[in-house]
Amino acid sequence: MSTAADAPDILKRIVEQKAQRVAAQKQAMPLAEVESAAQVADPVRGFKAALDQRIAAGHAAVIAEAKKTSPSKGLLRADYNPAEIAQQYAAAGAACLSVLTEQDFFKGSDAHFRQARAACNLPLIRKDFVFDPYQVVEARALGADCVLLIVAMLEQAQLQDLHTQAQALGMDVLVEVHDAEELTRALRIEAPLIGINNRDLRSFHTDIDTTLKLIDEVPATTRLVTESGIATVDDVATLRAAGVHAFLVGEAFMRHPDPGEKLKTLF
Ligand SMILES: O=C(O)c1ccccc1NCC(=O)[C@H](O)[C@H](O)COP(=O)(O)O
Repeated sequence: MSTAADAPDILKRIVEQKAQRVAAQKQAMPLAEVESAAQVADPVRGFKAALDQRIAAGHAAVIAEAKKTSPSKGLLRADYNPAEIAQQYAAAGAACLSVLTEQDFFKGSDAHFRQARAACNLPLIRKDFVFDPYQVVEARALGADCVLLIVAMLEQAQLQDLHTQAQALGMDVLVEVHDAEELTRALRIEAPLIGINNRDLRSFHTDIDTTLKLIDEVPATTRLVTESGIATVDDVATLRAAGVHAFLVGEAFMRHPDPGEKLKTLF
């Protein structure tokens, strides 16, 4: 598997490692077996519906992320306990959770995802790097309610096909973009849920202006999520004033002794 030629290096490196893991996983558990597991998986919890509901009630909708480590920041949380974190997020009023499962760069695992989902009733996105239809079925078999598709690492036909496949399995899809060109590609597949990632994956610099600059290009019927680098009450106020009401936050919560308490102070 190779990523789009102009994808940032970090995505190329992650996908290279991931491709080896997916190949091994296919040997260990052939597609037919994963499909059977997906058929008897826990029913889908509506991810986008949970965001929409929270926003319709006049609140910000928070996708609270659990991640132990990130490529840009290294170790974020030594005492990483996904079940405990999920309970804290749920009690603090998160709309949905995001749990990293990527092993090599984020030190995530499928076990983390299972533990978090079993510990609360919220919908969860399986945060991983998806390029193979096998991974979409695998995500549903694991109990995922939503999967992430990163436009920067996918060809257009691949993006379209994976999106259609995930929706056919009943999951929502967060289609992630970083700039106007990627946003155009996300809109071309009529993605109902689009995340604008404020992290430049070449410099790792985050800037909420990335969202502010693109917001006018997003149709009102699309649910827009702003992702990354949201750290202060001012960030939240600025984005809400501009019409953004769904937020994906990881680091600011992970660095706090009680991630739920941090959520309550930010939102
Ligand atoms: O976070 C990174 O270093 C990173 C590097 C390469 C690809 C993706 C990366 N992050 C994934 C995310 O999108 C964030 O975990 C998510 O948006 C939350 O961001 P933050 O609140 O800044 O932790």
